[in-house]
Amino acid sequence: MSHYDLVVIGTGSGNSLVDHRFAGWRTALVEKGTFGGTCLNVGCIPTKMYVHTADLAVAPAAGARLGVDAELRGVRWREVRDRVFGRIDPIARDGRAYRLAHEDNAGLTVYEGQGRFTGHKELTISFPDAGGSGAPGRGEETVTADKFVLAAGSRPVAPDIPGLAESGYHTSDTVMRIDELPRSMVILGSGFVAAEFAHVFASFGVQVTVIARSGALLRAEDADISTRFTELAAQRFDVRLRRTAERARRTGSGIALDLTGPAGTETVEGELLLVATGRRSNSDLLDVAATGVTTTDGGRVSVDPQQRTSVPGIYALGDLSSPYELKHVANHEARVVQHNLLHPDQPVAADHRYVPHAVFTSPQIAAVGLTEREARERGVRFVSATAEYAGIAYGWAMEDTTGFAKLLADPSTGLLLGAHIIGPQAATLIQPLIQAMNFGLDARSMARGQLWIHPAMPELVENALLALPLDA
Ligand SMILES: Cc1cc2nc3c(=O)[nH]c(=O)nc-3n(C[C@H](O)[C@H](O)[C@H](O)COP(=O)(O)OP(=O)(O)OC[C@H]3O[C@@H](n4cnc5c(N)ncnc54)[C@H](O)[C@@H]3O)c2cc1C
Ligand SMILES: NC(=O)c1ccc[n+]([C@@H]2O[C@H](COP(=O)([O-])OP(=O)(O)OC[C@H]3O[C@@H](n4cnc5c(N)ncnc54)[C@H](O)[C@@H]3O)[C@@H](O)[C@H]2O)c1
Repeated sequence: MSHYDLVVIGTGSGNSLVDHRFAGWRTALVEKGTFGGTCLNVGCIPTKMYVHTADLAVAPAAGARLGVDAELRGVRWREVRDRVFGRIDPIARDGRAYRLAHEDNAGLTVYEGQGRFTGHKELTISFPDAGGSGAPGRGEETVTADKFVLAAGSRPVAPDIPGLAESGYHTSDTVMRIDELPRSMVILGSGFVAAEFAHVFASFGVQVTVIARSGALLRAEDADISTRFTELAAQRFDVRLRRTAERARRTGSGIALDLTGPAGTETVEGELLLVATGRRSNSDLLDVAATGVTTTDGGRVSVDPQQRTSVPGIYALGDLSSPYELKHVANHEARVVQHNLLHPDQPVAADHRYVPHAVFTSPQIAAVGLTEREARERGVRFVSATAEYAGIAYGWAMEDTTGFAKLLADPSTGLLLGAHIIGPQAATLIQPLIQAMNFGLDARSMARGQLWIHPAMPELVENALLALPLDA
């Protein structure tokens, strides 16, 4: 049985951990799937490559309002798909080759199999069969280590609906590699994945139906943002709110979902069904309990602020342990774990005070800090202000009539408590607000202490800051 100083499980955010500073350590990396993990292969990166393409596909229609008559003549889906993965797949391949063969990794052993804990700090790795060649597979191998980093991520989950498992539905793992665009698509769920893929596929000409359990799409956003997005989405997609999916079945041309809702029962049908109902931590498949690592009720590995699990020497990061399920959070936690492995006497804590996110749908949405509902629930004193894109010169140029920024601040200090933007380039516009929150810059100083380029889009942020009714 091989023994290591450090074993890292997962090559998503975990892949960056072992670098030249670990020279002299006996290290191993365990990966059951494609090198690079979710973000590179089936998450952030391919989705945003599709979103940018989708934005182009809808640009001609948007131009007509401004007096520019352009025409979308078609979307060459297979070319789009092959361009996206023609860029991404080699990165995954090169990442694997680097770890397997480059001299930088002389002290690192790569295990390409699925790990599961079988005892205290003991991991058994199952290797896949030898590809149907008739040759025996490598079977299993057990390793032990002084230190482990658990970076095994999460996976999409589907609700327990009769008939769903047999229906041939897609998830975000599979839908980006389909061969033909369907004529119609039903999306079950109304979170990040649903909002982004609804935009992508509708822009490419697919008739999209979105099924939400609650009364709004993206309901975790500030209520004003969620309400505005739901109104706009209903103009592009067939949006069914307050619906429960009771049964799924294959039909001659696709998949049907039987729903119950405020008006009784109904059936929606699409050539393709995309299930976008969230993800769960892979802690169960990794059987972290077998090494004594504890989990939360939702199955996430429990960690302290220094990313340490309940077992000394075992750290966890990213989707396996994080409620945020965001790549920038996983990357930050990976840097914290790396530091704490290298400097156990001067450990640092992860900073989760102001975790921002963006939904790359149309219009874009970005947020950081408290929603108005959260501020009320916490009983904090706050004031809020809203500024519209329609109130800035660049907004006039774009003829934007629906976008806005909403800020929440402490009226006595002027410190920002939350920022929410829906509209063009929201993910970019929010960054100075994230900066202000992290560095303790108050709204008045931020608005008045610098010049804002005129007539650029950040004037939206300037206007929202100036509109905050702060104490004198
Ligand atoms: C469609 C989609 C779009 C997204 N878009 C964004 C975005 O725009 N911005 C953003 O911030 N976030 C986005 N995310 C979320 C982001 O992708 C994840 O938060 C991030 O990739 C998590 O990284 P991780 O390292 O924790 O896990 P992963 O990247 O999933 O890495 C885990 C790795 O561990 C391997 N593994 C799992 N179990 C085992 C085992 N037992 N043995 C061996 N190996 C194992 C897996 O194969 C995988 O390679 C998106 C997610 C999805 C699904
Ligand atoms: N731009 C980004 O940063 C980005 C993009 C995509 C995904 N992600 C990450 O990936 C994670 C997964 O995304 P997601 O959209 O699958 O999850 P989500 O948690 O954002 O949304 C899940 C949706 O499914 C619904 N749902 C859950 N169970 C259901 C059921 N039984 N029937 C009907 N609806 C049900 C929920 O109400 C919710 O609307 C997110 O947490 C997010 O952090 C991030």
